[in-house]
Amino acid sequence: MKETYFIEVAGVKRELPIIQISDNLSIASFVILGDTEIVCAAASEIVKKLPEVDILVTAEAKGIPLVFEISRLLKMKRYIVARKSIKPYMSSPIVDEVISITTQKKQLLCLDEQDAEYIKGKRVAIIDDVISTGGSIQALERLIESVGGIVAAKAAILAEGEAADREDIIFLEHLPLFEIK
Ligand SMILES: Nc1ncnc2[nH]cnc12
Repeated sequence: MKETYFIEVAGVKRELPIIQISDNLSIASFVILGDTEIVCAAASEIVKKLPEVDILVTAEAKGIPLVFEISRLLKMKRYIVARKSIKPYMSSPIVDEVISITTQKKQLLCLDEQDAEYIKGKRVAIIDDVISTGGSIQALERLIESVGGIVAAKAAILAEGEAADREDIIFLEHLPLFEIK
């Protein structure tokens, strides 16, 4: 039988499949894409915890519905998505790199020049679905600071593994990692 992990976030219960991602590690897979109920419930809880910021930034793809809903609740007219590849529409993209825990591969994080210009001098909240190793948040932070943004908050629905001990992030619930011995 497939192993699962039960979680309750902002009053919404989900049964997550436990997926092996390497020889010695499994994760409880938390996918908010398509899950309007959990995105909306979590976004309104995160909004209560956020300091005042001028713009929200996420990395594609799983954080996008969350950042949309948070920006809507905060009556912000836009948010910024760092893309995972350089797109043809991007002029002078600003690029950083990250190793993803789920894919175990090197990924790019790219900001369009116009988005970079918008971020300059602004207070930024980095938003993601899950903060795990922190690699992707760290790369986003570098990217934002390299274009003159001030990272005022880092927020996610879940903090996975040791991320739950961090005091510099805002999150709603803890998700364990499952070591395979
Ligand atoms: N447990 C998890 N589920 C989905 N995406 C993740 N990214 C990092 N940890 C994850």
